Amino acid sequence: MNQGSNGKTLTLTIDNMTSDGQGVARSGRDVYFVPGAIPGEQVEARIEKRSKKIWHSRLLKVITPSEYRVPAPCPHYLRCGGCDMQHMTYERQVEFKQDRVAREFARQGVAVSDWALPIVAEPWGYRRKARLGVRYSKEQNTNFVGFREGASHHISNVDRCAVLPDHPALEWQDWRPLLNSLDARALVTQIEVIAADNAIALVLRALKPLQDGDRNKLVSQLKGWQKQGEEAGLLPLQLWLRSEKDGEAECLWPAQPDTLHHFVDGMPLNLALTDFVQVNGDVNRAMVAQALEWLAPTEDERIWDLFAGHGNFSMPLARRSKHVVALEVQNSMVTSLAAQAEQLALPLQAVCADLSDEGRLAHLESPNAILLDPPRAGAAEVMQDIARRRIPRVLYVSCDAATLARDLNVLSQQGYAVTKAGIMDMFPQTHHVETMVLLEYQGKSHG
Ligand SMILES: C[S@@+](CC[C@H](N)C(=O)[O-])C[C@H]1O[C@@H](n2cnc3c(N)ncnc32)[C@H](O)[C@@H]1O
Repeated sequence: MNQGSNGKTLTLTIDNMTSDGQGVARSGRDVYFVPGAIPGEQVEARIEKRSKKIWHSRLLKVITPSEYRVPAPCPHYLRCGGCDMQHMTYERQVEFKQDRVAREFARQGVAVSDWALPIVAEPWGYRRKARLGVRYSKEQNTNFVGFREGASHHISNVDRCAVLPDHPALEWQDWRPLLNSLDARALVTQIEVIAADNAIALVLRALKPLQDGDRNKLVSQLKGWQKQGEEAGLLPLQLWLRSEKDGEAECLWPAQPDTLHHFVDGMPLNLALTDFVQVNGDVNRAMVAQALEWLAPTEDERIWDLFAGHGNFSMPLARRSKHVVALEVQNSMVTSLAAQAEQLALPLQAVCADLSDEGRLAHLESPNAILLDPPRAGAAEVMQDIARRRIPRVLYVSCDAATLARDLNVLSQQGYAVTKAGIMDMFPQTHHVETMVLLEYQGKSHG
C-alpha cells in the first residue's frame, strides 16, 4: 500500500478534483493532492509536504493519461501559479467548473432546476489586466520579469503570457534588457498591464521617481513597439509611472493620453488605472447582456446595483430604468461613475458606501430589483436586509462559488427561489469560475 512521507515517490490513482483543480488520490486513510492530475489517471508523484492531514505532491509522470488530457501549451505552466487547468481540454475545463458550482449549491441545499448554457469566448489572449513582478539580481546583473511562482515571492522569467493579448510591448523577454539598461534598474518592482478597448496602458511601479535619461529610454522603446503594433493593426500604448505606493500615476507618454474605456452594452465605459474591471472583455459583454435579459428591468422600476465598480452593470441598467442606485466602496470609481452618468444624462445615483456595514442599506427606499456583484468574500452583511425586504428579483453575480452558495442559502430560507442560474468562463485555463443566479421572491418561506 502507498504511504506518504516527504520526498517519497508514489504511484497514485486520481479519483477526484479539489475546488481549485488539483487531482485527488486516496490510499487507505491517506489523501494526496496532485496539481496537474486529472480524475481517472494513474500518475507518479513525489510527496513534498503534509499539511492539514493532506499529502501535497508534485506530478512527475502521467502513467495512464485521461482522455481529457492535452499538452499544456504554456512553458510556464504550474510554475507561474496562473493557468492551472491548461492540461485539460477546454470543454472539460468548463464542465469541471459547472460541476463544481453545482456541488457547492447542493452542499448548501440550493436547488436549481435548469442550468443555462455556460457563457464562453476565446480561451486564450483574453486577459485585460495583469501584474508582472520585476526583480533585479545584483549577482547576475540582470532583471527578471515575470509572475510570482505559485504563492511564493520568487519571480521567474516569463517571455510571453498566452492569456494576455498579442502586442510587441507584451513580449517580456524584450523588457529585461530595457530595464537592465536603466540607471534605476534596481528600482522597478512591477509592470501592470491594462488592456482597454482603445489602448494598452503599461504602469511601471518604481521605488523612486526616474530621472530624465531613464524616462527617455523607456519612451523611445515604447514608441518603437507602438510603431510595430500599428503595422499589425494593434492598439496604441500608454506608459505610466507610479513611484510611490498607492500614489498618483504619472503619464510618461503620450503627452495627452486618451481616457481608457471598454465597450459594454455598445457604450464606452471610462476606465481609470485603479478601477476594478472584469478581466475578460468578451465574456463580460455576454454576461452583462444576460444579466439585463434575466433581470428584465422596466422603465419605471427602481434598481439597486450593489458593489457597482465603475458602472459595468449600472450604466446599462440606467439606460433601461429611471431610478438606478449604484453603491460602491471605492470613492474614485463612484466619482467617475457619477460624472459619466451625468455626461450621458443617465438616471443613475452613485453612492459611496461600505456594504460590509450591516445597516448601510437601511435608509434607502426598497427597489423592485437588485443586482449584486460582490468580491470573493461574498455579501453576507447585506443578505438579511435583502431577505427582509422581499425584493421581487435579485440577480447575484459571483466569482466565488462557495460564498455565493452560502449567501443563496440565506435567501432561499427566506422565501426566495433560484429561477435561473448559469456559469461564465471569465478566466479560461484557470480553476476560477464566475456564476450568475436570478432569484425570485416566492412569497412563502422554504426554510
Ligand atoms: C467583483 S467587483 C464588481 C464591480 C462591478 N460590478 C463590475 O462588474 O465591474 C466588486 C466591487 O465591489 C467593491 N467592493 C469591495 N468591497 C466593498 C464593500 N465593502 N462595500 C462596497 N463595495 C465594495 C470593489 O471595489 C469592486 O468594485
